[in-house]
Parts: sequence; C-alpha cells; structure tokens
Amino acid sequence: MLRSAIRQFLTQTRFLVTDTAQTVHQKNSNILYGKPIARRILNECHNECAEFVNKYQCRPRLVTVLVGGNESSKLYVRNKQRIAEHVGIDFQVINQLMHTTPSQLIDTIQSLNQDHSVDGIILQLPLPLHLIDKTQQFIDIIREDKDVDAHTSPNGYLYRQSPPPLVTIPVVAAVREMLLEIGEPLQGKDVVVIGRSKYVGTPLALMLSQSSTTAKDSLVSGATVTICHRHTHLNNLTWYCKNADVIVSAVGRPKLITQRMVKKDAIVIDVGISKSWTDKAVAQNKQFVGDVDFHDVQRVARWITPVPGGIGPVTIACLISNLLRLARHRRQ
Ligand SMILES: Nc1nc(=O)c2c([nH]1)NC[C@@H]1CN(c3ccc(C(=O)N[C@@H](CCC(=O)O)C(=O)O)cc3)C=[N+]21
Repeated sequence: MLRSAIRQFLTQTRFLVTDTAQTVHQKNSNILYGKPIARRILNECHNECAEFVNKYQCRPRLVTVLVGGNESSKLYVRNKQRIAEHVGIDFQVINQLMHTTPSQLIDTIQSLNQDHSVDGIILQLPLPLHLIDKTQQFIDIIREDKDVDAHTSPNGYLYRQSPPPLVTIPVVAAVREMLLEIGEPLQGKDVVVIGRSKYVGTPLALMLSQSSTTAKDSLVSGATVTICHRHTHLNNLTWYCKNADVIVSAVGRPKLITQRMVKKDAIVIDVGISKSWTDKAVAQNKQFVGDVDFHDVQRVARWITPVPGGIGPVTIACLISNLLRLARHRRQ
C-alpha cells in the first residue's frame, strides 16, 4: 500500500519536471499521458483567468445547456465544472427537461447570446432523440464569439482559412497538443482516422491533411489521411491500419484496434470513449474504455495514449483555453 503510494508520488513528480514526451520515452515508457499536458495548459489558463478578473472585475463565465441528460453527459459536465471552477471560471449548468421543445431550446440559447455576462455557451451533445435531427440548427444559433466548442458552422470543420476561426474544436486541439508533444513531423506520413463524425473524425482528418506553413504545423498536418468508417470492410480496416504510421481512432468501440492491426513503432491515439458495464469494470471503477486494446497494442506502438487519462483531460483543458480566448476577445 505504502509502496504503491510512493510509486504514485514519484510518477506524478516525474511529470511535474518533465515537459516533453522525449524525456518520458527515455524513462522507458511509450505511454503518452494527457494529465501533464492538461496541467500545463490549465496552469496558463489559471494565470490568464487571474489577469482577466483583475482587468474586468468579474470572472469569465461558461454556461452548459444540458437537455435531459444521460448519465455519461452528466458525468462529462461534472468533470468540466470541476476543472473550470478550479481555474477560476464561473461555470453554470442549465438543465432543460427531457421533453423540451425546439422553441424552448432556441429561447434558452438566444437569451445566453444576449446576456453580456456569458462568455461561452456549450450545448451538450447528444440531444434527446426528438431533437437530434436539428442539432446543427440549434448549434448555429450560438453566437460565433461564444462558441467554445467550435461547433457552429462558421467555426466548425476547419474549412475556413481566412479569417481563421477564433477557436478550434477542443478534441481536435487536444490531438494537436499530443502530436506536438511527440514532436515528429507528420508531413508525408500515412495516417488513418477511424470515424467520420461531424465534430470529431471529420475535422480531425481535415487538420491532419491540411497544408502546413510553419514548422510547428508540419508536426500536426501535411499527412496522407485515410478515413475509415462503419462501411469500411474489416479486412481493409486491418490493412489500412497495419500500413499506417499514425492511427487515430474515434468511434467508441472497445478493443477495435488490436496488436495485429498496428505496425511496429506506429503512433496510436485513442480518441474513442465507451462506457463498460461489465462487473469487472464496475468493480475496478474502470468503466471508461477507449477503442484500443491498450495492453495488447502497447507492446508494438512507439507512442500510445491511454483511456482514461489520455485525450480526455487535454480536451477539457483546451475547452477552458478556448473560453478564456473568447472572453478576452469579446470584451476587449
Ligand atoms: N457539446 C459537447 N462538447 C463536448 O466536448 C462533448 C460533448 N458535447 N458530448 C460528449 C463528448 C465527450 N467529451 C468528453 C470530454 C472529456 C472526457 C474526460 O475527461 N474523460 C476522462 C475520464 C472521465 C472520468 O473517468 O471521470 C479521461 O479520459 O481521463 C470524456 C469525454 C466531451 N464531449
């Protein structure tokens, strides 16, 4: 017990003094943890937040609209709240009833748009089934300069080159942070993105294939990207993955990616999350799992991100960073 506590302490302090993945690699680990990266981003946010409070005599304010609320959504919202408040952000949740009508939801969003004290608006997804078809219409009501998730059409999809969007979709920004940490050029590499969802897979594939103008860009873009999805034949998925230098999986299917699908020394980034209700998972409090069979793939990958503790915490940190950017932009 004591020994494991000491080991945990040592691992944590190691990350406090470690700022590049390279150093972690030297310590003989190929696991790319998200927590230290998130911590670094949140430290900056904390300072920016203090400056903001000093300057404007109020805290930056983030409001999440939660309609109905399945258990996973509630958990994500609680996580965001805990971290936002830790940084010094005023975080509010508006709980809308499950059977909210479209016009009620529109009214809620419009009043948040008009409220000068609100710096960022999140419409927590997924919406209940009776509203799900209109998701993009609701999102597009959000003022572009309060859109912390970068889900509105003008912000979204990274399509727009100029003027560049104010903020990037948090999960895309999180993958970017992970790749910057690894520090190897993606330009000319073969990347497979699994999943083509509107707010995750598709924008990720776009970022990774975009042309790179700066040296920093070339660490996260300029790759040859293949998008695999539910209609990709399983044999072909295996082939695409096996030939890829980088695999980014964002579908939410446990153990989709196994060792036999991964080339030696590939980089594997696990963006998937599923909830597992097996007795073992519940007993060990390991309900969240990614798309990658972690222990299997860890043996061949050069870098692998765990779930939990990988992309998730960095995503939240990037969301908070977006909020501070928007708050300063709108109020200056
Ligand atoms: N409008 C909207 N914006 C979102 O950003 C959004 C959304 N809707 N709907 C759902 C997904 C999911 N998502 C997660 C973020 C962080 C973790 C996270 O922190 N995960 C922890 C595990 C959580 C725990 O164990 O407590 C980890 O990976 O370490 C998970 C999931 C944001 N989403």
